[in-house]
Amino acid sequence: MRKPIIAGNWKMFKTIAEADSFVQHLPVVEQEVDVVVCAPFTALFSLTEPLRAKNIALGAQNVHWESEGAFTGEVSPGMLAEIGVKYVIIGHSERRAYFNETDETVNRKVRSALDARLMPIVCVGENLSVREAGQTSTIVNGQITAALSELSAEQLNQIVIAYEPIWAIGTGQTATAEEANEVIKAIRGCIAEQFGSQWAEQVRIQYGGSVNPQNIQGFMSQSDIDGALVGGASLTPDSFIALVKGAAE
Ligand SMILES: O=C(CO)COP(=O)(O)O
Repeated sequence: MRKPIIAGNWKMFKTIAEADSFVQHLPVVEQEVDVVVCAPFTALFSLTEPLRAKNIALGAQNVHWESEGAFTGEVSPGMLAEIGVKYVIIGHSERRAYFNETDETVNRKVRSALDARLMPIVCVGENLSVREAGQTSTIVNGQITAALSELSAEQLNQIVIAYEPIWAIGTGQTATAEEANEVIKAIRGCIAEQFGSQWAEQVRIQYGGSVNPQNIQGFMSQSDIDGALVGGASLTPDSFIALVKGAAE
């Protein structure tokens, strides 16, 4: 039985004051769902204690693969772990599109994050032309194989995967729950080929892309979807609380 996981990806939104106010409006989260807030770097430290009090895990949105060094502007896995970060988004399509993230850097980041005991939320997804060419699973499974390269099967327990079709992000256009489930099933099949089906069955895989309180239950009712990675609808407390409730039902 895989425990549902709802993660908010705030992207480049919220000052420290706005982040603190958001958390004050949240109730204590029940145990049956893992809830994560992935905040901008500047707000992380001040959120550690308030989120802990609400039973919500702290997440970052990026990390470097080296533990230290002359890498101006970067933050290491150990630096995140030190301030109480538990999860880190790696390979989001916005980073792949605008910041030169590649399958290779995703894999390096995943391995370093795991070494620092962070849990990577590894993002994969296809663009519209790939979808229209019927190549979705080929592309997505290629991203998965690269991201998980050189990992041990045991390390899969420390990883969350987020399937986010690029054309569904911030557009209000979602994959249907059935379409998303099909791609996620194929991802699980790909992991099974690499690591064995008993391990693949344990990996939690989220859907992301225009998830909101109205459509969350449709995704959660699918056989292989274990949660959601949510952008826009994670930015207000009411909507975020509704998403968590939707995932628990
Ligand atoms: O990119 C996303 C989460 O990482 C999805 O964003 P939206 O929920 O705003 O479509």
